[in-house]
Amino acid sequence: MSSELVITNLMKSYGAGMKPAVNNVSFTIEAGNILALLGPSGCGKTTTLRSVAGLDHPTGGTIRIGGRLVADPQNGVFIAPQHRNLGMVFQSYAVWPHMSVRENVEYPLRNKKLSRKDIRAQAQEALELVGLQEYADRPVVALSGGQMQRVALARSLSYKPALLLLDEPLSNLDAKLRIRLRDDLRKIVKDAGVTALYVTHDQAEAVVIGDRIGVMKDGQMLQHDVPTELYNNPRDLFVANFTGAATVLDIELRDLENGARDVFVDGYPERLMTLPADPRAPAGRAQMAIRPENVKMHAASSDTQPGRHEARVLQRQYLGTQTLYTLSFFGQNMDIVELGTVPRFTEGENVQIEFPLECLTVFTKQ
Ligand SMILES: Nc1ncnc2c1ncn2[C@@H]1O[C@H](COP(=O)(O)OP(=O)(O)OP(=O)(O)O)[C@@H](O)[C@H]1O
Repeated sequence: MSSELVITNLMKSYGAGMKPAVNNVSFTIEAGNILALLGPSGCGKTTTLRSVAGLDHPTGGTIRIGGRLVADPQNGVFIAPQHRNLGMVFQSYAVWPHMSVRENVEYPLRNKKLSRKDIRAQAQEALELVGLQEYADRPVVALSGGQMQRVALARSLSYKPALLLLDEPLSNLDAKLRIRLRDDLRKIVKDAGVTALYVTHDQAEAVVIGDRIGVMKDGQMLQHDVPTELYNNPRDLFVANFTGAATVLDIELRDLENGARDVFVDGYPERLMTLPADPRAPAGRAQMAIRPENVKMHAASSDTQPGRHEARVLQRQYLGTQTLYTLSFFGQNMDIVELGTVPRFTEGENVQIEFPLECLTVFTKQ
């Protein structure tokens, strides 16, 4: 039975005078959903996961799994990890090397009050879920790293936990396998219908695996949203940069009478565009984030159409199916990516660029 996870105002300090590793974090994972916790090293992802697991004692806030309070330090509540009904998969291949694949998966079931037949059946079901039924009787050490992680996953799912916790489970695998396994992993977790918390510092992994993504920095949750919202409407520059490539331009916003704002890019004499009113971006110094795929490039022309601006190609990187350009736009560098197998522009060439309004995100200067 999968369960909802509700975390409210979670705090974890490792000592007096130290910055809290987790600072007032709240989020909910609805039953059967996957939340990817994403952030750079040291931002508090693992501490959050370990607090849910019961491996760390939080110093404040509450954690509820399926409605049951498992941690509430203010009121002295702390349920031990083995009584939280959790599945866990970590970076290291936590398999027992002297056992077969099936024995590994059956192992946690032996502590439950189940008949031999039921243990077999539940282990078999978990092995089928991860696609390892044909490997059941092999020694686990004869498997590849990716297969071992499947065994670890099958073992965690075999007893149908309320919640599955995964801490960078793919990071010991080589890049190609990691990409293949992240799709499989999402499918397996969704097929199992289990609620999952997935910790990663890899943006692509978070997008592929998470129904929602929580971006953390310095112990805090900056934004918690579905992947498309995070990518298209990041709440601040850190989120914009961490969820994908972005060019950041320094700009000035000038008020117009109707509440709209004119945008001036530093070093560019003309008005770049007019933006509709947006309470997140008051007049004054600001920054604008632009995704590289959202800028349109056109050949240089003597008559500049409205909305097009002069720029120069500094660098071109041809990647087969797409080309990455770095442009100079009035002294500020800008990255643009164009799909297509034949690059349209060369280094040193003058071009015109166009910014679709709906693809811009503006932030007050930080
Ligand atoms: N046992 C500990 N004692 C003291 N400080 C700790 C301990 N564990 C973690 N920290 C600190 O807490 C902060 C958060 O660490 P945490 O491991 O949760 O980050 P993370 O985002 O998971 O990073 P990584 O991806 O590197 O594992 C860091 O500043 C870390 O140094």
